[in-house]
Amino acid sequence: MAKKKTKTKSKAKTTPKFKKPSFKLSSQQKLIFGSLLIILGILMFIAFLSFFFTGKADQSTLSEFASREVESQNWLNKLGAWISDFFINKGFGVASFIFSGLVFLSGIYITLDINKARLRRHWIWGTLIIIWLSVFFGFFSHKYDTLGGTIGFEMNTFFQDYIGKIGTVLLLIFVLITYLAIRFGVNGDTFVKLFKRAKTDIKNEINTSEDDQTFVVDNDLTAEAEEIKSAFELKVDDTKTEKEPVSTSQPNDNLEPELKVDTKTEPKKEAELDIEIETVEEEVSETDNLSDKLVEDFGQFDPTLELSKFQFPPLDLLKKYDTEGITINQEELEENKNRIVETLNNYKIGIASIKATIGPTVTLYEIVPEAGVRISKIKNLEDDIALSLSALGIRIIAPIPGKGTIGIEVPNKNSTIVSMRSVIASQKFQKSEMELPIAFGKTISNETFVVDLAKMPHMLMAGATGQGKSVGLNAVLTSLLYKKHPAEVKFVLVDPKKVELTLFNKIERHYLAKLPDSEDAIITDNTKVINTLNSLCIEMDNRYEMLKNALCRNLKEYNAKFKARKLNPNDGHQFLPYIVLVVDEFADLIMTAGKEVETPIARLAQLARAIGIHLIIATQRPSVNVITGIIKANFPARIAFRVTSKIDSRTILDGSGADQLIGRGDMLYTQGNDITRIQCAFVDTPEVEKITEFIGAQKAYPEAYLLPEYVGEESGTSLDNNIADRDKLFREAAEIIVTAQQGSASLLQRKLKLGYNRAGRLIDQLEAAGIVGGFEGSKARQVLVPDLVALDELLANET
Ligand SMILES: Nc1ncnc2c1ncn2[C@@H]1O[C@H](COP(=O)(O)OP(=O)(O)OP(=O)(O)O)[C@@H](O)[C@H]1O
Repeated sequence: MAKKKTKTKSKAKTTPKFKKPSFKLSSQQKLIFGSLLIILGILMFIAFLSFFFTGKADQSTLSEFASREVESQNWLNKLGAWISDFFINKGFGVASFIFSGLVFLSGIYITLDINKARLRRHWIWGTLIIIWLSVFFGFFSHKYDTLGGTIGFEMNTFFQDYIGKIGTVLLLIFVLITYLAIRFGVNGDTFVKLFKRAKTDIKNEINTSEDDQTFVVDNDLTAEAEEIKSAFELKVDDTKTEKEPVSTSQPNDNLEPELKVDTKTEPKKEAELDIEIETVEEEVSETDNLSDKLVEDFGQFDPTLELSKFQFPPLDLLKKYDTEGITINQEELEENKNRIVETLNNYKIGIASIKATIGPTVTLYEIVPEAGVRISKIKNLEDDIALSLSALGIRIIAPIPGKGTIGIEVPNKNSTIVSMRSVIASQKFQKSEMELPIAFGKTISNETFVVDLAKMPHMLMAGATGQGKSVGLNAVLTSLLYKKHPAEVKFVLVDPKKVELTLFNKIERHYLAKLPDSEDAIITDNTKVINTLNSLCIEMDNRYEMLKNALCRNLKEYNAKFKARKLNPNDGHQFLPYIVLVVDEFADLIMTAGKEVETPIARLAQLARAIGIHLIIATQRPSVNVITGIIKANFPARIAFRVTSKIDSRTILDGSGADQLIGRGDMLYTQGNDITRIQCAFVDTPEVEKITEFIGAQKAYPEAYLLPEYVGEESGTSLDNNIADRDKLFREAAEIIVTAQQGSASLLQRKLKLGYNRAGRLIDQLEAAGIVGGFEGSKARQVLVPDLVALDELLANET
């Protein structure tokens, strides 16, 4: 118990020392501060090194630090002499070199902005090693010696006064064991094994060799632990050779500390029982241990590392608009209020109170009717109220959900533009922790409206021509470009109109995904759309397979596991970016390709949410033959810009309202029950151009993100062994199958990122070539070629 208490106390003492300062440094400040530390580390090292040559001569000059006449021999003159005297003589002796290393390392970490947690660990362990080494060396020094420094010497005399020399040695050994146990996971067993083996090795060596030989000890420790261990052994050897020549009695001397360590295992066991942490560790699986070690050594996997210098576009690329910001026109408000009250009074509807909320394009008048007034009566008067207010786009919400009031939305005479800049700059967007945050615009109460595409999980967008669909799509893409690194999200863009999304060509190698053999990443040809959609289905199946193997339920969990290095890339695991499929002009696609497009879209919409594929589909014509029941059922998030008829509004929103919008980005958003009126943020083509240019000018991946290959069903091949007709991946496939000794199409699908059809054809061709056996039902086919050499021979003989 007492032990525990002291332990917790010492922890409490150490933690505040290494607490991070709360202020944040800018990248320039990091560079300046980091390089200062690097230089300081180097200077300390030079001064310390010089101390061993010039330290004695400089002793006399130390007291005259301020005098300019007195010169020091130290390579860094007086400052060097003073620092090295302070650290080595008065401080920790030779162990002070570690200080210079730690300062240097801190500089590197700060300059390159690397994981600070590791740096903290280096400092904690480094300081402990320094103290241990100074006490260790202090043990051998008889005066204030440079080996252990004053601190090392004083601590030694302190210990020796109370527990004697033997006690001090045992204490040092105990601290060393504790260090090895905590830092490298060494346990009692390892020590017993280690010394037993060492013992037998020594015995063997004594028997076989006549000469002095240092003993080599095998063990299961990690390389780092081995280094430390061997350093320890060398010291034992050094002392041994100093004292007397090696004889048969020598190893026996060495065995003494071993025996001491053996007996020491008893108190150690007690400690284990006290804490019981060891038992918990044993329950953790091997991969967890390995991944923890990997994370400790290398930090979490960072998907952004390949483009670590990537810079997000600055806000300045987006334009400020003059007509931004709401101006309240008191007269207009009064006028509208009076008219509403008057009109309703004409129909004998009394009003208890009225309140106005001013938005960027519309003002919401919230009315509390007098008791006994039926809501349907007000709703029926919609057109009459609109007429008397002589304004377009009046929408009556009766009642406003959750409020018990009736809302009348009246367009402002002077609508204001909601700039993309203002929504991107908003705290709500900047601080959002969403997976795929989209800043759509501002609500009627002038709040920035941010939603998570990953939660939607798919979105349908409709609106008559010229009402703001393309601007809406650009707003979605811009939001993601401002928030997501190229490693985290990829776009598949389908643009039958050929002009709307072409600007995004510039970021092909950063953000776009495409089919392996296609030239352009942006798909404008309807037949290619079918291939791409099917390819996305294959990607979806592959991802599900990977998630299944990793025992994860969704992409977020999978990626978190991968980042924690719990999934082995050699097993086909990789960091999976989100994929956002954007289809502009869906009606056109459905008209030309019909079922061929509808089926994969419906499949993706039904299943792709968990594996991070999200669809955004926009259409001018929201008629029922375009937005079919099956598609509608799987697109819970809908956006309606102004449409021309109530029927269209019903198709998209399952209710009227979209026909009463005023256009120019005025839109309704629903993700289930509630409908929210939003003024879509405006982002103009030149702004998008600037953003894509900014990103496009930066270092990119070698090519766009490749989707799995899809070959249409109809292009099947015969089973004959015609070499000329073979798939171009035939050889690669053969090598994979022979190396894995497993004749399965799904293996090829995974390794070569192929569709099922092509993988199946490859298997057929491999069968025809005699590389795999015949079809065996659910079992994988037999592989008839034992190794790659035999495969080379077989293929060479064919030609
Ligand atoms: N959020 C907005 N704020 C202000 N004006 C807008 C907004 N959205 C669109 N507009 C105006 O409406 C015009 C047409 O918008 P957009 O090109 O997005 O329409 P569209 O629905 O895509 O048309 P089409 O289907 O013919 O391509 C824009 O040029 C712009 O002037």
